[in-house]
Amino acid sequence: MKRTPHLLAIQSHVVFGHAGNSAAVFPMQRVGVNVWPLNTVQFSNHTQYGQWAGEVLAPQQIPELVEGIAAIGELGNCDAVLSGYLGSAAQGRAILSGVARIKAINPNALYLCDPVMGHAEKGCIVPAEVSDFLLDEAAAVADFMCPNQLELDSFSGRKPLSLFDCLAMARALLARGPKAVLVKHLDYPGKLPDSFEMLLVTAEGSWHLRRPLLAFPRQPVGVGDLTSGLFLARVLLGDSLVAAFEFTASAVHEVLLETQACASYELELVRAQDRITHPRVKFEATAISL
Ligand SMILES: Nc1ncnc2c1ncn2[C@@H]1O[C@H](COP(=O)(O)OP(=O)(O)O)[C@@H](O)[C@H]1O
Ligand SMILES: Cc1ncc(COP(=O)(O)O)c(C=O)c1O
Ligand SMILES: [Mg+2]
Repeated sequence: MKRTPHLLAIQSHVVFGHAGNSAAVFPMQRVGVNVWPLNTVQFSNHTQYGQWAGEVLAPQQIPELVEGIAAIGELGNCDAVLSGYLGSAAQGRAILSGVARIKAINPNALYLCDPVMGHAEKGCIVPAEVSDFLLDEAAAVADFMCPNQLELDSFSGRKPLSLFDCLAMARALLARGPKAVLVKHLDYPGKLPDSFEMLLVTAEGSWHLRRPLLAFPRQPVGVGDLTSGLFLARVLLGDSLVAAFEFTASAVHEVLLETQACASYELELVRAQDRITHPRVKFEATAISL
């Protein structure tokens, strides 16, 4: 029987609704991965509501929890680490030390970093020290980086002029060390207004994917977290990077269709669960080059 992969997911938890681990854990489990959720913050709700209660996890808790798993002899079973929203740069450094600890026991373990930097227009703010940490330290260690366009702009220090410019920017990020860069959400001059586009860049090539842009009265939150989680889960389950990319786009689209049909602000993950595992519409990526 094929072994079920294990994934340590280090990101935020919200009590109500879906962001961070609260968006990614259930879908990753539903597609067949054992998830070890380690919550960097526990907030009442995601920050786009403009108010929330709760606390950031003390950074030293991260290595302590990782050591606790090592102490029961299970750390070597960890196949991958995923990190998302960070409460502080110190938390980020604690995650990198956890990644180093896991890779020392299991050199095949993968690290996916979703460099959550926030959207000024969405009101999601992360401290400047977190952005600096992601640029200067995390990119050098991560196997996969999954920025959205704003995060890619921040890595590059500029906005793109075209799709090919986005590709050049993603390639520059790839050159900092990751095996793959997944741009979860492209935005560039000339992009078709009714399309939602993504990019996958690896050492082997680059692929572009287009799916319909759905209309929402308020943009749903947690889509990026769902995207990076499903991508890593499918890679662990044995998909090629391109197959994982296509599956992820299709499954996330199904969740957004269900969310739109329910006129819900929060992602309808429970209602969409069967559509996540078996997306009805399959989007195909197209190879592109500079
Ligand atoms: N097909 C779609 N139609 C409309 N909006 C979408 C679609 N897919 C994603 N979005 C929205 O686009 C925004 C950007 O998503 P993205 O950059 O991938 O992640 P993040 O959630 O990290 O911001 C999000 O607000 C998300 O809700
Ligand atoms: C607590 C928390 N975690 C994570 C996120 C990231 O969500 P997204 O996937 O939309 O980038 C947000 C966004 O507001 C948040 O408030
Ligand atoms: Mg995000």
